[in-house]
Amino acid sequence: MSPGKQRLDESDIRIRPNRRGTRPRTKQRPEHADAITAMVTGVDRGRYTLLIDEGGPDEHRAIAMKARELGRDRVVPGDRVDVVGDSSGDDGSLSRIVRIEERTTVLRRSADDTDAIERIIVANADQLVIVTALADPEPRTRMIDRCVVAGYDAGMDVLLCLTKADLADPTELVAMYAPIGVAVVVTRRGPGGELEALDDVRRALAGRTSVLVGHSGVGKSTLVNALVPDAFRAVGVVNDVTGRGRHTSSSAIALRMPAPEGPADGEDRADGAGWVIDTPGVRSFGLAHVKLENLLAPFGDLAGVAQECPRGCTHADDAPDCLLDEWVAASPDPETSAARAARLESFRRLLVSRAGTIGAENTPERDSR
Ligand SMILES: Nc1nc2c(ncn2[C@@H]2O[C@H](COP(=O)(O)OP(=O)(O)OP(=O)(O)O)[C@@H](O)[C@H]2O)c(=O)[nH]1
Ligand SMILES: [Zn+2]
Repeated sequence: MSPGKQRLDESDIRIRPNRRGTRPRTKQRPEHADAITAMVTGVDRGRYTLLIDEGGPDEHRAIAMKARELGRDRVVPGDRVDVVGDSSGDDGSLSRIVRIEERTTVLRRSADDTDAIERIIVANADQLVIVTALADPEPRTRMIDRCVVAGYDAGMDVLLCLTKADLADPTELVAMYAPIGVAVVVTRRGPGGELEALDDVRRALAGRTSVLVGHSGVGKSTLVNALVPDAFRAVGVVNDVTGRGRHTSSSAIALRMPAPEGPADGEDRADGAGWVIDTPGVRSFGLAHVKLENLLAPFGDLAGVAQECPRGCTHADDAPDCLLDEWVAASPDPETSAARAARLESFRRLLVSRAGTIGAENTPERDSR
């Protein structure tokens, strides 16, 4: 488990079990012994949409409210929760969320004008998908970098999804992110108007819970609609006139993507279906507390070297005696030297993007590309 997954958050305080023993909490709360587990797929004005018995014979949706005992703890899409009460999903039924299960990951958005603290917006996602158009709107690499940092800090894999390759060549951006270990998929609109290379995206999402982020206009809705047919209809956010789905709610929403045909990418994925969590209007992520080691972790080669750095080394460009510079200088041949320099430069770019730029996305930015 990466350090990012262990970080406490506002609700950990309540769900930390075993204060009074080693038995699971359910047993200590007989009044909730009948609680059932559900996944939170959406949140709207204090009402939570749940999926109960996912993949089972009794799978259905239900609506819930938060039990008072949870206080101000936030419940977000992706959360696994225990519910009591009427979870039949019948018209007018309402159940109560009484517990939030421990989260494997959390994604936060940064503090902003309306809110002084970093809020959790999605729980339990294992992959962050940064949707970026290659043109119209122009890619903003600083925003991409910040998203990469947020994903790595949260202990997620990062996938860069470059859209609109019919409008601009992806080569440069692909080359820019390859040294960082970010997987890249590229989509485009074909002559017939339909999206191409969707299977690559499906394979990259299969069997995982992926949270999609991206600026307005990059083609995120187009992508989600193509990946998850009828998805927005299932959660009731379809434009009555066009019949086309689009994200209107102010919070994230979890959509289930059908399993792609053919084998899934990577290792053991028993179930090729995936969860796609769409986030609306997330402008920046909470990067205020990103730990250096979380950022280093995905850079295995650098992390090994940096361990030997002087105590308190920031590993930044201007850090005195940072061994990462020596590591590049000590390359056995020019090819290795170029590769190491690219890695180090990329890592330092992320370091910089982490620092002191909260809310920077709200103002026009100068691109570092
Ligand atoms: N040329 C081209 N246009 C695309 C592609 N994908 C989406 N678009 C167009 O880009 C525009 C924006 O797409 P949306 O899917 O609405 O973008 P979005 O990211 O969801 O934007 P918001 O809904 O504002 O958050 C639409 O006019 C799409 O038709 C693509 O691959 N190529
Ligand atoms: Zn160093």
